Amino acid sequence: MTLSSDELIQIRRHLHSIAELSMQEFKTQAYVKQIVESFPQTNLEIKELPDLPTALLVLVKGSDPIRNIGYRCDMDALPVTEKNGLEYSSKTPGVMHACGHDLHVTVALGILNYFSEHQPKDNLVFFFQPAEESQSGGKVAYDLGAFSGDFRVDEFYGLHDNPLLKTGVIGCRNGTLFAGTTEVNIIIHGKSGHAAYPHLANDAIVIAANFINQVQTVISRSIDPIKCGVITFGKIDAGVIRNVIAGEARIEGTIRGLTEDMIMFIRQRVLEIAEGLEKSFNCQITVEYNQGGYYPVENNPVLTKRFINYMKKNDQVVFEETEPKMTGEDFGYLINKIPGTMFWLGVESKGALHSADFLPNENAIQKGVDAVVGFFNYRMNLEED
Ligand SMILES: CC(=O)N[C@@H](CCC[C@H](N)C(=O)O)C(=O)O
Repeated sequence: MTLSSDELIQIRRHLHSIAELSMQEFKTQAYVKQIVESFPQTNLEIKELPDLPTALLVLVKGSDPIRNIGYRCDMDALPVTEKNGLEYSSKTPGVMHACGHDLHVTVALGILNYFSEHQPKDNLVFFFQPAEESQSGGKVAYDLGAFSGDFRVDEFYGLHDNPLLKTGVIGCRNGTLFAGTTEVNIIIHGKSGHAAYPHLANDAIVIAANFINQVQTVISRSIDPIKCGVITFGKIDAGVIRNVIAGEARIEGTIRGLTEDMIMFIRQRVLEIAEGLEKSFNCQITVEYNQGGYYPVENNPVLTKRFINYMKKNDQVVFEETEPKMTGEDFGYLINKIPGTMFWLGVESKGALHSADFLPNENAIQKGVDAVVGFFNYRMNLEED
């Protein structure tokens, strides 16, 4: 049975209410699987990954396949406490779909539903991915050999919702769409002590404050202003009580650049600043980097040109050429291994991505489904490769 727009919205709302963190998407995966199992099964095959239990792959067998086309959506939520006050707001304390992955999953289910009822010419491989926000579930799946045998993928597509684009607008560009990122943890080892005897301690909070201030000069004073870089520290932990000097501070952040060279340069400057502070404050600072799979999202020139041309010519789609953004995505890893195209779907939310009041316009769901179904039908029936 074809899912109506209203049914898709109900699915998105349920997914929204059961938001789960990276690698914990058990309820989400089970719900997605249950919906897929309600579709006609004639041409469907489901695959699970024992070593990545919250992932789900679904193959739709084509009638006369010459290629396998992949479609990926991510399923995890963020440690953000929702402030939308909706009937279907997240029921998981402190966890919210603040990046719209509930909507991504719903669009993927809408596309899959269509092709379960209208057999495609090529094979389609749907990848419901855990852990995009951290721990790079896409890389983990790829490294586990998820995309092999019948589930091989020759070209990969995936979308991200965009609160700054009007509802349903498709945005894309050839080349770099998103930045590459490296997660960074800084651990400052000072010496704790009595608040009244600072000279006998080594205050990790004061060192952390200096570190954070000095790092701001990397972007403002060390990189060519025409080029882009970001360093954001989103979390800091230090101290136990007001009158005990903190002996340790931990700062967690993310470093971003549109090229690997830029990221390596920023990483080096952060290390140098840490070394300088070790000397000036007579302390030890550990700097940990984890690149994971967050490569820059580099859209494949041939596939992306075809995708953009189709979207521009389609009267039902409003298309916008977009600028590169400093968002990260482990889809960058997948399309580094397999050619692919990532694009935006406009959802026109007042609240920004990763905010407690992020609230996408649900009318984008059907528009996203229709745009991708149309593109896949066009792509599969092209004579050229
Ligand atoms: C689309 C989006 O918001 N993605 C995340 C990816 C995070 C990558 C990694 N964990 C990091 O923090 O660098 C983003 O924050 O851009």
